[in-house]
Amino acid sequence: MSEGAIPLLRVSLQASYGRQSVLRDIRLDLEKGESLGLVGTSGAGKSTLILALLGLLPWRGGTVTGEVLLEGQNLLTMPERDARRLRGSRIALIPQSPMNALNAVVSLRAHFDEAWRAHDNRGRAALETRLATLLSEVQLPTDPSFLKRKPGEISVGQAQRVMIALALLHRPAILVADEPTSALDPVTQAEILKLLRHLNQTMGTTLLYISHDLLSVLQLCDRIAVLDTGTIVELLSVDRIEQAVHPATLALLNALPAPPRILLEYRDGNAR
Ligand SMILES: Nc1ncnc2c1ncn2[C@@H]1O[C@H](COP(=O)(O)OP(=O)(O)OP(=O)(O)O)[C@@H](O)[C@H]1O
Repeated sequence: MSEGAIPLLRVSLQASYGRQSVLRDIRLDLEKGESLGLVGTSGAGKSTLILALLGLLPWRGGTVTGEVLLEGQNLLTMPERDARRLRGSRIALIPQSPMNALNAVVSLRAHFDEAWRAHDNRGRAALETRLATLLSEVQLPTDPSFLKRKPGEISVGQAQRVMIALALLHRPAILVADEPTSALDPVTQAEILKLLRHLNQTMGTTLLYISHDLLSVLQLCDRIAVLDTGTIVELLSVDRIEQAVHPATLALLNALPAPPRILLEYRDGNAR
């Protein structure tokens, strides 16, 4: 990035619930095309941070101060109507549990119709054009009968691909993925991680990936931020993970099934 240029996302915030301070001096920059993994154990403040940076923390009873500059605009101080316009179109969330996020009584097509109308008034034909490429991008069936199904008629892995497609629908600048594989079996988890890596590496999608699982962060991300009791205690590139010094990072490293350099060799099927 050239000196003085504003990154795609610049976060500088603190957050609390009542008098309980939960996030302190959180500072993050995210460049276009990058994938940043935010990793932390349970209770570290990951969900609070996601809600804070989407401008949604007040809905959970929290307060946030500081800045979330998305393409130079502060999500925390703009009118809620404007923030709502950016959420879903410029910054989009892939949630943890796809089956909870989808509405069981309506078709998949109805989900896409509603998400389309929320940010684009060009109507059905434009949506059809977008879906024609989008469904294959996320490796979902492209025949029209698929979208007639309801969430209960597809697998959980397909449901997570639907959530990813919904998040990508308006070509957002940033995808925020909140533990997107935690509800999935190991094989489907690996497939979804591979898809996210493909979207980042091949399609240039900027990714903020939040997880308690360092292994998945190593498989997916370029940089890692370690969150521990509400503070980012270490921020380093994946290639330098073995130089980590903070006890919270070392504890995560010790829980890995193999040394990181071995795991990184297998990333993208590049094992020699
Ligand atoms: N609505 C709330 N009111 C008060 N305290 C809360 C609220 N939500 C979360 N907390 C507290 O804030 C801290 C951070 O919680 P948060 O849910 O952000 O952690 P997390 O890293 O996402 O954990 P997990 O991985 O278990 O979901 C915890 O101590 C939690 O008890």
